[in-house]
Amino acid sequence: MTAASHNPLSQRTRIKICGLTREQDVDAAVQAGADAVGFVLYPKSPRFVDAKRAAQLALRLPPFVTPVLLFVNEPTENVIAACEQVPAAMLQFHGDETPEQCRAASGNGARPWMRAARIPLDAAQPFDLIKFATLHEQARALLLDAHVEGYGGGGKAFDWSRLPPSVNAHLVLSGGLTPANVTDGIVQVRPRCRTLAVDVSSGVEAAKGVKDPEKIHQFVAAVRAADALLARCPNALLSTT
Ligand SMILES: O=C(O)c1ccccc1NCC(=O)[C@H](O)[C@H](O)COP(=O)(O)O
Repeated sequence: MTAASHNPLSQRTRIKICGLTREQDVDAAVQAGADAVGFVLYPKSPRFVDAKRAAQLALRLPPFVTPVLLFVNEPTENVIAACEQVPAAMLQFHGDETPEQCRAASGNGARPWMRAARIPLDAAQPFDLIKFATLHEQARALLLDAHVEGYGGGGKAFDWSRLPPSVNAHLVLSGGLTPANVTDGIVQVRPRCRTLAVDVSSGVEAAKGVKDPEKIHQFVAAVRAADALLARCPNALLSTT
């Protein structure tokens, strides 16, 4: 399927809530309607959980809510060992991993994985998303995040208008999303890709690693409002592209 053949209006935007460390936050994300929850297995992150803790938290997920294990430059053997503890997980590689390293760590495709593309906040810095997508063509999805210190979870948004008019990939828009800006992000980015999901961490937190259930519900409501807007007003797609 090419990017031109899909109908962006008919989609439901999927939602990933990332950086969960507590049972009550997993429950709040599920109750709000999240499609996926992310566990950060990067020890330098303030949202770090180890594989055993991620497995405990993932047990609270109902069917059809996907656990995502997030790594930054983690040795392949550690990724494989973590996957044994969370068998249903999707993988997210958020460091400087090469496509070959991602493929090996995913068990040569035995497990779905997505690749984070960290896009410079400085518009003067070139970033070729099409080239990046081609390099990582075996990724299930590309997660577009702002290039921040510490690799991710920075609460900063990149300039969405910098994205190419069409990317033949499943995209996950991330980086600085909040209940206040996610509608605009969906309207701007959805026409440019095959399918779109949104991913949020800081924007639904009371503190790093501590989610605010009210902000989670507000975020999900804003995504649903964007979906309803695009279903009613196709021109909303045209006015920003
Ligand atoms: O969340 C972290 O602490 C983190 C640390 C290192 C690498 C990636 C990390 N998070 C990855 C995510 O998928 C976040 O949801 C994404 O960066 C967006 O975060 P935010 O801008 O805080 O919403």
